[in-house]
Amino acid sequence: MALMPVEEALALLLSTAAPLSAEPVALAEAAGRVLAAPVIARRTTPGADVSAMDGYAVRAQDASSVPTTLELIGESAAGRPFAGRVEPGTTVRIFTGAVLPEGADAIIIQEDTLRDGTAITLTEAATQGRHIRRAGGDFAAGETLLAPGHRLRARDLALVAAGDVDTVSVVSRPRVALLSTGDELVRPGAGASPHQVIVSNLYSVAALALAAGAEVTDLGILPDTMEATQAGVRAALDGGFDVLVTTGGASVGDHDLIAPALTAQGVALAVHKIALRPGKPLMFGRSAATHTQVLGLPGNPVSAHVCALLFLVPLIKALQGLAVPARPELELARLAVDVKANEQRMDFQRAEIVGHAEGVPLVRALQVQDSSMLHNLARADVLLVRRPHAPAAEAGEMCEILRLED
Ligand SMILES: Nc1nc2c(c(=O)[nH]1)N[C@H]1C(S)=C(S)[C@@H](COP(=O)(O)OP(=O)(O)OC[C@H]3O[C@@H](n4cnc5c(N)ncnc54)[C@H](O)[C@@H]3O)O[C@H]1N2
Ligand code: MOO
Repeated sequence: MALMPVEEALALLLSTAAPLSAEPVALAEAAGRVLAAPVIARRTTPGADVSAMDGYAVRAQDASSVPTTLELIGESAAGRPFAGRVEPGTTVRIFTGAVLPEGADAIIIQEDTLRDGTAITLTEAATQGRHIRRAGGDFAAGETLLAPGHRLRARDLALVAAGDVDTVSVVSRPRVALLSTGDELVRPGAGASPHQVIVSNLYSVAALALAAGAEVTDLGILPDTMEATQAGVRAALDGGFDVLVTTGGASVGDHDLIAPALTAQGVALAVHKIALRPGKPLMFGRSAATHTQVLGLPGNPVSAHVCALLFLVPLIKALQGLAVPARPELELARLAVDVKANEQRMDFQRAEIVGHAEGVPLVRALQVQDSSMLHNLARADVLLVRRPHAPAAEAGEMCEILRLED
């Protein structure tokens, strides 16, 4: 059976992902959130002409040739402007960020002066406008500082605050529920027997979702019965989540119940099985009743991680209104060793960066690519990507990689 190509599946998933509703948040809570509306400056910054240095505010024409001596008539400090005016032959002591007094049009830095009481001797000539930050030089009131769809980074928060904006309108965080399935699964630290398996997926998938901007709820582990699986899915769909992620039970074994349980609960599966290695049994669809997006990840931990990177992370971003490319974001690299021809599935092999050649990383796939093996997922720097039916390639040839998170 022909499997759906990864890029087609991703485009299909993203085509159903409209941004969620907006909500106001205080600036202190806004890091990492995505703007739903533009941020408009409420004030002009700087609010007045100010000094960029500690020194003396002068009239440039009084200080065109040096040395010359001016009379000190006052002080302008940040937050405490000088009330008077710099008349010919006078100067005002000024500090960084302080308002330029009326009459002055240049700053002489204090290193270029000698002081004797109120007699200030300038040893460096003034240039008009020197060391002055003009009002509005950063931005003006009414200016758009940031556009919708922008994810607020640390430096953006300073800009928003400087614009005198204390609350921003952001897209709601996608609420993502995680449902693990499998009789064999137990939590870490719970004393697993050899026949049991630790529910490791949960932690990597949750962390990826969280980093992408989601609010994550762990709905626990379901046993492998149709009744329990359906009840778990139903409760999850009724829970008001935007996205339900299941792990395990996605394949064709007797205990793989997710697809029939989802279908029985009204989730129309748009995709089930894609041309991806690892991650072939990936499925997704949408609940007709609740509109919850449902992503069924394979149980193998590496498959689940790769599917979460390729599908869940873009979905969470798209739900926040971020621009997401409808194909995996691959980078160029070079092969450190020869690779074999690929078959029909797009292959994401755990790989190490072993050096750099002509400005791009030189990558080598790890020996073991079994999708249950987590140690070499943690060890890998990138995933070496092999397109469906890619021919064999030799060391030194260009290749594509997908970055794993730092
Ligand atoms: N006859 C076939 N068998 C399999 C096929 C196939 O096409 N035909 N596909 C294989 C592929 S590819 C994958 S991937 C796996 C995925 O299967 P499931 O999604 O049904 O996963 P499970 O059978 O439930 O579990 C597989 C494996 O992963 C462990 N597991 C499950 N959940 C977790 C978790 N949350 N954390 C850590 N480990 C987990 C589970 O114990 C199993 O060892 O199917 C192949 N089989
Ligand atoms: O492709 Mo499965 O996803 O072999 O692990």
